Amino acid sequence: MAWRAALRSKAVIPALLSCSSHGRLCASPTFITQRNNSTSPKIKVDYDQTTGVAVMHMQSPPVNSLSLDFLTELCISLEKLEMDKGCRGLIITSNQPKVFSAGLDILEMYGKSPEHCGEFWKVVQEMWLKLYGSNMVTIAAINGSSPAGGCLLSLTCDYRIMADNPLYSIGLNETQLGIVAPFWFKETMVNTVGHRNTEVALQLGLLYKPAEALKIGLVDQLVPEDQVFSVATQTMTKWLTIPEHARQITKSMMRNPTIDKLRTNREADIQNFVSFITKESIQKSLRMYMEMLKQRKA
Ligand SMILES: CC/C=C\C/C=C\C/C=C\CCC/C=C/C(=O)SCCNC(=O)CCNC(=O)[C@H](O)C(C)(C)COP(=O)(O)OP(=O)(O)OC[C@H]1O[C@@H](n2cnc3c(N)ncnc32)[C@H](O)[C@@H]1OP(=O)(O)O
Repeated sequence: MAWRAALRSKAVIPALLSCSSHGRLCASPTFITQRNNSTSPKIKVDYDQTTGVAVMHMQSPPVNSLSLDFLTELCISLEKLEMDKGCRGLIITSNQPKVFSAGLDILEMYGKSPEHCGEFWKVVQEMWLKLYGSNMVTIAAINGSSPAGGCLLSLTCDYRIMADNPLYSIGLNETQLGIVAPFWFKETMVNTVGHRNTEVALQLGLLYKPAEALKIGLVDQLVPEDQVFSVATQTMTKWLTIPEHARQITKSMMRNPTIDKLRTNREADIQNFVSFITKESIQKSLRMYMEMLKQRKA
């Protein structure tokens, strides 16, 4: 697709990168935003110009796995919203039943060439840089399970509201797949729940039920499932009353040390990922995990 090719072209990527944390000051004309509601196959964005709040509905069946195409689309949508001065808040939620996001699409990392894995990892980084460094107020309305990359997506937001349903779980469970959360996943979690909670959670690959997630601060609020979205909207209204420049500078102060670490090491991080994920032993672990998922279903 043209937009996907555009995103990956060398001419466009630097423009996208340059706007991750200060999008309104350095907006590139590449994606001058359309201000009306837009739809796309994997993500639907509803933008209400009167409130300045956009809602991203993830709608990629069956489980909103974060594929290369999904993440590319997410990055483009974010870029457009970030460049729109009127857009001050973003709520991310899922249109799929029972699942917020199943995390990175395992099929993007299994049986793929090093080039493909590198391209995939670059867009995973891009998604994180854009969301963690967003100038907008970002709220995750977590209306389903949210393992691994799904948890990371939630953690990049400023506030997390989760459905109080014990069937759902959230956490960075990478070690259960035989893989390792990279330093920026780890630091995003440390910045949220502290070093000790992260150390235990990451080593054991823990997936927390909502009540446990609330207890360690992995989510900020639990609400009945049918109220997740309305509470997210109310919370957004409250956050938007804070003077914008003061809130944004504070957010940057809290997050920039972690962001800068990845930004200055992107290429090395990609090389590290590619050499790790393409190892035969790691590929075997991924295959076994996918088989386990299928057996669990049967
Ligand atoms: C020295 C080294 C140092 C550092 C390391 C260097 C680099 C880092 C290296 C690696 C880092 C990688 C980081 C990875 C992050 C990730 O996000 S990995 C993905 C982890 N995700 C999961 O574990 C979730 C797995 N899925 C589930 O648990 C469940 O599907 C669900 C709870 C989300 C939903 O349950 P159900 O509604 O019951 O749905 P099903 O389980 O039946 O699934 C339907 C369908 O979807 C397929 N699927 C599920 N998840 C994924 C996925 N993540 N990717 C791809 N496909 C997925 C599932 O297999 C089913 O398929 P079908 O059987 O219908 O074909």
